[in-house]
Amino acid sequence: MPNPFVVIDGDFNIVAANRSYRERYGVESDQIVGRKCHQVSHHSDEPCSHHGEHCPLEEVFNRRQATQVMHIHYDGNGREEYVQLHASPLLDDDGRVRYIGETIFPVAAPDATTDTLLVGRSRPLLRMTSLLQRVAPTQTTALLLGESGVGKEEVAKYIHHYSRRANGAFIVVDCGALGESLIESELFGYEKGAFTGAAQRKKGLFEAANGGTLFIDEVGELPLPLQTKLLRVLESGQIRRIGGTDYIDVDVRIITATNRDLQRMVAAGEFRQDLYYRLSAFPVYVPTLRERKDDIPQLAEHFLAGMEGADRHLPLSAEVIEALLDHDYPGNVRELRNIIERAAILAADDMIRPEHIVFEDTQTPIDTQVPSHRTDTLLSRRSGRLSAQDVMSALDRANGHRARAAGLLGVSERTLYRYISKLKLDISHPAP
Ligand SMILES: Nc1ncnc2c1ncn2[C@@H]1O[C@H](COP(=O)(O)OP(=O)(O)OP(=O)(O)O)[C@@H](O)[C@H]1O
Repeated sequence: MPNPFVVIDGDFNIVAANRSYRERYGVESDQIVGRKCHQVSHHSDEPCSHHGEHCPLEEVFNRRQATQVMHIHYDGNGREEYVQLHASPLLDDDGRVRYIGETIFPVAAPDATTDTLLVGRSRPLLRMTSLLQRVAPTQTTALLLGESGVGKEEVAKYIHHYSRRANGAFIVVDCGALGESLIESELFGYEKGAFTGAAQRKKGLFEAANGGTLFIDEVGELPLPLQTKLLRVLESGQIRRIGGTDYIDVDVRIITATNRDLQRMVAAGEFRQDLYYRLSAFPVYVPTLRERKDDIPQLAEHFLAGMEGADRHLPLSAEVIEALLDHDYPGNVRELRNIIERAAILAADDMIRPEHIVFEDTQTPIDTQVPSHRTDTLLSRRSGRLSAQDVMSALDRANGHRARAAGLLGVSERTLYRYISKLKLDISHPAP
């Protein structure tokens, strides 16, 4: 059975639809022919572009070129579905665009997991999702570019989820959080006795990710000798454990991410050019939250929904949403999540009001009615950026237990490691 296909004229009128379309959407031709595509698919009286969406019809008519875009349509039962649209020009005898032909590829409905991976439906987010849908089923190495906190790891998980490796492992390694020797032993593993302290043979993350995906975050921090080793793995599909002699086959898809300008690093001799070309086969720019402010309400409610007392806080009032929209979020989605957590704590048993929305630049003094230790730390957290003092005092309170310290700071253990490394902290506490 072919994919659903519709023909649309330059005034958004549906001219024809194939049988697959009619069957899938449960309509007869006379119910849709002559109606506007935006009415049928979006239940809207205006073209999609009036709502900031990418309109394939306008693009094909203006540029005479085929295009692909991800949209959310209504299916025959009035339910929303994600579709990938391939639109191409249908020309008349004089070579002018007369109609567009639109093939519809329904994308597996985002289940609870994927839906929470990439919350939002702004135009920049849908444009990126459209790229992700194309790259996910391939073996291509994707390079995710974007500021800290935009959600690069979520994007990597999304690619994994929609790939043929979805049932395999998704493993993350953060080069920004580990020193050179640790990254090497983490990635490649080691044989017993390879170095002092290597009391047991240990498999590395390449082996752990066999059959799955390895997400290498902050790849720009990878030291040059390890860049060489990574390139070798990419070229040969084999690794060798530290201290080992045998080569081991690994079948791993690599996704990398960085918030640094790798091209500039290549020019400065800090990043291998050959590795750069290899990794950047499919670059994906992950938009900042400022570029997709339309997603703020949905994201805010998504974060609240996962918290205790969600019923009390949802839905957010218009005033709170307005307050949230009135900020630029240099720390991106991570910062928004922190602000929401903080607001929920400040609101305590009440509903969230605008005064509970506290941004970095307008930090109000800590409300003394909120005695929790955790609140205290959350309030001192600067929109996702912790000071050396914050980290040290949390470690101190947690008696050096890093997972517990991370909990006190409201960050993941991995993020805590990143801070320890970035702030060059001397942690003399014994590791638990
Ligand atoms: N579209 C999204 N939907 C839901 N949650 C998101 C989305 N984008 C980001 N987040 C959340 O924001 C936080 C930061 O995301 P993530 O760690 O993926 O960012 P990052 O770009 O990898 O940051 P860094 O470069 O600092 O590693 C996480 O809690 C993540 O779950």
